[in-house]
Formats: sequence, C-alpha cells, structure tokens
Amino acid sequence: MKSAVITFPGSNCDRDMATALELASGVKPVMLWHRETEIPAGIDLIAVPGGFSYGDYLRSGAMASRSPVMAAVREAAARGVYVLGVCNGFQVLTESGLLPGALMRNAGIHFVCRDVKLTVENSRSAFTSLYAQGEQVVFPVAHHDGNFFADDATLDRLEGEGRVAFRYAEQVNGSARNIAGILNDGGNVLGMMPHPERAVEDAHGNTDGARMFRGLVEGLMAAA
Ligand SMILES: NC(=O)CC[C@H](N)C(=O)O
Repeated sequence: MKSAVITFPGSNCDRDMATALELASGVKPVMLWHRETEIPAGIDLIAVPGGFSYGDYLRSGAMASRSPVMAAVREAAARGVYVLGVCNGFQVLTESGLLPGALMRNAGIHFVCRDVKLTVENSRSAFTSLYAQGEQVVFPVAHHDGNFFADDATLDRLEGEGRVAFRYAEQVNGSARNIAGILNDGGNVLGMMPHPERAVEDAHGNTDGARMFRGLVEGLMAAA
C-alpha cells in the first residue's frame, strides 16, 4: 500500500502517522507539504494528520481546508482514493466538505487528553475490517474541538447508512450521539477524533490502533 501524509503549518502528528503507516505497510509514506497541488500517481491512501494547523485560528481546520493540497485530496477522494483524517485531520475533512457535520468546542470547554473507550460501530469498512462488530477498543484523544455536531436528519442518515464507524463508550466531549468517527457515503473517507496512530506499538502501551493500519494494508493490497 502506498500512502501519503499531508503536513500543514502547525501539524504535529504527521510523523507519528507516517511511522504507523510504515510499520503496517513496510513502505515509507510520501510526505506532502500543504502547498502541493497534486497527489502523486499510485497513492492508495492519504492521511490528514492531527495537530494545530494554522494555530486553530478562525476554526480548527478551517484555514487548512483552503490549502492547495486539499483541492487535490478532494479530487482524489472522488476517484476512490482512501482518506483518513485524524483529530485535526477530521476537522479539516469536515471543513473541506468531504465529511458532513462540524467539530465544535468540547462541552465543558477543557482540552481533553486521555485514553478513551470506543465501540466499533461498523466493522465492514476498509478502515475497520480487522475489528469485530461492537468490539470495545481504547484510543487516546487530545483535543479541544472534538464535539461533533450535525443536524438530526444528517445524524439519522449517518446512523441508518452505517456511517458511524466509532462511538465513544463514555462521555468525552459532548459529541452528538457520542459519535467519534464517521465515513463518507462512498466508504473511502474516514474522519475520527481519537488517535489510532498513537496506539500501534508496545512502547505506546496499547496496540489497538495497529489493526486499523494493518486492515487498510491488507484490504487495499487485495483490491490492487
Ligand atoms: N490533536 C489534535 O489534532 C488537536 C486538534 C485540534 N487542534 C483541537 O485541539 O481540537
């Protein structure tokens, strides 16, 4: 599996994401600066990593979503290229229109930085194929704008179409229906606030995230 990791000014999880992808695939991802206007040929997966792009000014992810590279990411996603947005990456994907809804300030205002329990709500996606349906996993979160909001009709559609990939199994940030991660209608774009790339090796004390990356490698290689 060939992957690319986008870096914006203020990204801080880009190298962790690259390490997780390399561990799973054996191939170093291409690192793409936000000014790039093209996704290199042959890329199967684009990762939009966490951090504080543009210092979270205006709204988290809003300025990054206007970066030249995001037009190329939108075009690639429309061709079926897989896109994984984590934390600030999820915020960038909603601001880009690649995923519905918005990430608002956490209920309770505070930055939340801890391990949280999640339920795998859809194990049939390319991102979750190595998890069992309904399985509980633990991923770290670290954000102040993780409070997922969408109107009721959108939430009903996400639930009805199996596009809620992960749900918090505990109260974390006030997200509507405790939604932690969602898929687009094509199933090739996933945005999530928790950080799978921070739970991929024994030194992390938790390897629950590793199956996301291994599942992607296995699934995308089988499709190639
Ligand atoms: N870890 C992150 O990506 C943080 C995301 C964003 N800056 C927030 O705090 O909400």
